Amino acid sequence: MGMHGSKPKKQVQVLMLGLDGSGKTTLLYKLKYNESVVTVPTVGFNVEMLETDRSSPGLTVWEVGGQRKMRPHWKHHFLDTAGLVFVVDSWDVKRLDEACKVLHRVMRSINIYLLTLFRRI
Ligand SMILES: Nc1nc2c(ncn2[C@@H]2O[C@H](COP(=O)(O)OP(=O)(O)OP(=O)(O)O)[C@@H](O)[C@H]2O)c(=O)[nH]1
Ligand SMILES: [Mg+2]
Repeated sequence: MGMHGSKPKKQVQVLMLGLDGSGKTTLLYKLKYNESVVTVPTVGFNVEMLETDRSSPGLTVWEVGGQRKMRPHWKHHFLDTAGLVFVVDSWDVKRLDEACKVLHRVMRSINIYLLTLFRRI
């Protein structure tokens, strides 16, 4: 009776943050579809579930817009988050200082695993 092994997989929430234009949406859809997509600045958020192998929990990745007016919304995603990916455009040297300050502010508010990604090759 019932379907063995059909138990829903555990999902872990991952939050993807960074300055506007740092490359979050691009990375999210690259991870999801392995495709480079044309993006527009994210107003609100994008959320995608990523496939993982059977023994690992699934990853639900939330990308929240990075424009200044969007940043006050970031905190609404902190509670359920297991890990943070903070994306930095390493070519945008003029904004590295701003990225650093914004990351510090986030890390003062949450205590989670952090992965900082410097994008652009
Ligand atoms: N050369 C290069 N361009 C990139 C890369 N990642 C993103 N871009 C470009 O940078 C621009 C902004 O990318 P998005 O992914 O929309 O940035 P975002 O962080 O989601 O921005 P917000 O949603 O406003 O916070 C787009 O024109 C992308 O094509 C990269 O790795 N290399
Ligand atoms: Mg975006």
